[in-house]
Amino acid sequence: MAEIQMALDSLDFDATMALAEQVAPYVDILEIGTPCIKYNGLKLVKALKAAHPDKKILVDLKTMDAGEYEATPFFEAGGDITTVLGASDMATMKGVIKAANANNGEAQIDLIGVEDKAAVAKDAATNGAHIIGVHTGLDAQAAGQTPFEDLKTITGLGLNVKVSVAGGINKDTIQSCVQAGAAIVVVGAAIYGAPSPAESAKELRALVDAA
Ligand SMILES: O=C([C@H](O)CO)[C@H](O)[C@H](O)COP(=O)(O)O
Repeated sequence: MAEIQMALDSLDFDATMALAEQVAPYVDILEIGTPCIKYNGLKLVKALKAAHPDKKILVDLKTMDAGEYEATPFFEAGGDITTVLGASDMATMKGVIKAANANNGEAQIDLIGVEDKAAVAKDAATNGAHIIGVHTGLDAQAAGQTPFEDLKTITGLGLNVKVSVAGGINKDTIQSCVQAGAAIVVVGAAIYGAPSPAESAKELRALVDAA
């Protein structure tokens, strides 16, 4: 069964906690988005985990250097998954993988901006990555890009890792992502931009479970 990850991309601490409360019944992973974690820091990781001990917390650090050093406090604060850029040095990715393993967590390699995504995905999997993230970022989405072809390429490699997909996923595209082999589907704007985030999350849950 595929997991749903809700991307919390507000900067506001209280709004983030309130949105998490609304969508938690319908999602598996609460993601603290990159702008949000930079703005709010470890305090938000601790608060979110305390409020939702039954959910995985993904901290979208998008680490680029000093992998183990940067990721460790976020795992210790209650994060279950942190992200590291596939554009970083393999030593950086290995550092985050080491921090994850030391804390019973998972390291996600984010392929955002990577030219040869298949090569990085294979290398990262060989080095113990837990999740490969196919990701069309918000700025690339604004330029008309989508993650769907890249998702097929990465799941088609048959690597022994979970594949996550992010980038403008909504009710019209979520089932095809699951059918293409995504173990985790990430949704941000389609939930937090909906008139009722809870209703949107509930609808997406039903679609994923039926896919
Ligand atoms: O990871 C994200 C982005 O880089 C900002 O942190 C988003 O959370 C991710 O793209 C999911 O959001 P949507 O694309 O709005 O679904």
